[in-house]
Amino acid sequence: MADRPEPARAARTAVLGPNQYGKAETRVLKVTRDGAVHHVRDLNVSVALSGDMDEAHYSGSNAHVLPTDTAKNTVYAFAREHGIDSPEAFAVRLARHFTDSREAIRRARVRVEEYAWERIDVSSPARHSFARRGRETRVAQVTRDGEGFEVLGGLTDLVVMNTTDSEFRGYAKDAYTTLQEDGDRILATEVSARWRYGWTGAAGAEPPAWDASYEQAVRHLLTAFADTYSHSLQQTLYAMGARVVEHRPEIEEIRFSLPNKHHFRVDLESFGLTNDAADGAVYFAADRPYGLIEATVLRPGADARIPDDTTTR
Ligand SMILES: O=c1[nH]c(=O)c2[nH]c(=O)[nH]c2[nH]1
Repeated sequence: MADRPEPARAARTAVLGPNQYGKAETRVLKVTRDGAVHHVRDLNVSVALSGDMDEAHYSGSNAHVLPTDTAKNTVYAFAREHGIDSPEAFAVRLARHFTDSREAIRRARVRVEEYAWERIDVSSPARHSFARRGRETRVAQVTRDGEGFEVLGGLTDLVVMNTTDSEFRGYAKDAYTTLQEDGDRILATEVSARWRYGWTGAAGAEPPAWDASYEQAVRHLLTAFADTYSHSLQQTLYAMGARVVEHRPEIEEIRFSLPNKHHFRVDLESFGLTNDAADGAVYFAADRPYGLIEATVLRPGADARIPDDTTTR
């Protein structure tokens, strides 16, 4: 092997900044058999490690570099050895393993997407046949560093619509404003949300029941979307977040990124047709551009820690 030159630190003209590495998008399907009845969990797992990796970049020393291939293998081995109880529990287990197993790894971030399958219950008996449930993708992100765990739950791609009880009026206007006030419009969005759990892995603190917490958080944000008479998507966003924080004590903050999927009433006057919301209108579903409404809703006293770009499109 050729000698590698060791650049002297003082002579460096460029300095390494923040860095991380790992294996992205390891797809793992775990089947659990309960007699003839099967259960599945289908995940996409991305691991990012950081710590004492300066020499890997400066001199090419791989002494501290646990291969990304090993990260992938660990995902598969852990799924087999420990099963997958929930995306959050699986990510906590992996993050703990990477940071505990090697001193050079000081921080591990594990991101998980879960694709949901539901039983095909027309088959009889419904034991091992599943159809992919298309509604939303569940996401989890666990970061472990010297201070403990940070667990984010959430979802993407949850498309929802209210066909009335939504208006947008009384907004600021200037020389460029052409938008007409609308007292009965469609409100549609594709919810992307991340929520942060209060649990940090402190000794003696029981982790939340992750699956139940996820289901209830989704139920609350959907209930608020459906039940809120909307003056704007901003107000609806707050109502959704407030309902989650009020009903789920294990959740400290929730951040939303909500594209306003505009639906405009088509002008049918030239054809002698009216097109009023009140008697069932026809809308043009616009693709781009879209309004993008983003905000965090917090439990009073909580810190806003979910980064801006976690949910941003
Ligand atoms: O709910 C809305 N919020 C806005 O800020 C906005 N702006 C706009 O043009 N339409 C809407 N709708």
